[in-house]
Amino acid sequence: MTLLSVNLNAVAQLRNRRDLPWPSVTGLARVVLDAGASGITIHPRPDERHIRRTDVFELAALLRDEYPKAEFNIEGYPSEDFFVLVDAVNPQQVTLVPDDPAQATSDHGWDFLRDGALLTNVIQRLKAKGRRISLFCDPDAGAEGVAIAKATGADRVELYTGPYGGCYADAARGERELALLADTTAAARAIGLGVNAGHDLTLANLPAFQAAVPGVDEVSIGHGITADALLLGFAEAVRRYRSVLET
Ligand SMILES: CC(=O)[C@@H](O)[C@H](O)COP(=O)(O)O
Ligand SMILES: NCC(=O)COP(=O)(O)O
Repeated sequence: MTLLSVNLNAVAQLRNRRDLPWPSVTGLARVVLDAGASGITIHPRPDERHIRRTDVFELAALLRDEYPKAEFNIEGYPSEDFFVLVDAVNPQQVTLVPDDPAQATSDHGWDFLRDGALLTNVIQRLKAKGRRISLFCDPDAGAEGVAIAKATGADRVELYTGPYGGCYADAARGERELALLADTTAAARAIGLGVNAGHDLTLANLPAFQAAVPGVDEVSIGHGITADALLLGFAEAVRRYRSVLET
């Protein structure tokens, strides 16, 4: 079964339109966890355009005190500020993403050949407290890419599904993206790496992904599920995503 971690960046971005505390990031974390999500993902960015430092601490306290079985997944570039934040709240999973601070959203995985040594150092430091480390990974990383990812000490890769998500109007290209994702997943699993996936997954494209890419441990979904929640409410949206992931 593939677990669902709900990314709350979009909720925080909506809240930040005003200097007011709603929609509440922790309030909606409760709603999605009560509806069966297995965890919460955030990707705090240095400009705090959505998730703020204060959100990170409030979510950490909520999960620790009220949902001790839920997974807290923090994504980001391994800067000194990121290390300090991660050390302060100690999430169960850290997903390292090669974004520069000005980037609008994540749009590529790590260049494992170039960044292997950097990642090895960073992962040694981050794993000290027993956290799971996942590395954002291009869909075409293949056996060569995931072998380097494994050698860095990472526990999992997170497949970047943005190119697949962008194929909503081009079924043939979507099939090609799914084949790449399936090959890289199989290569990762063959060497004992876990596999997560995320970016631009939606209720519409998740069933084909789930059918074509077996062996994914967890998906993190934010933008699409928030869009669906505007129509359905977050609890119903979580239930519908979960029912796809449980097939
Ligand atoms: C790594 C990944 O794919 C997501 O975390 C994505 O980066 C979300 O970030 P934004 O919400 O800032 O677009
Ligand atoms: N890691 C991907 C993620 O957390 C959510 O990405 P998106 O669904 O907001 O594109």
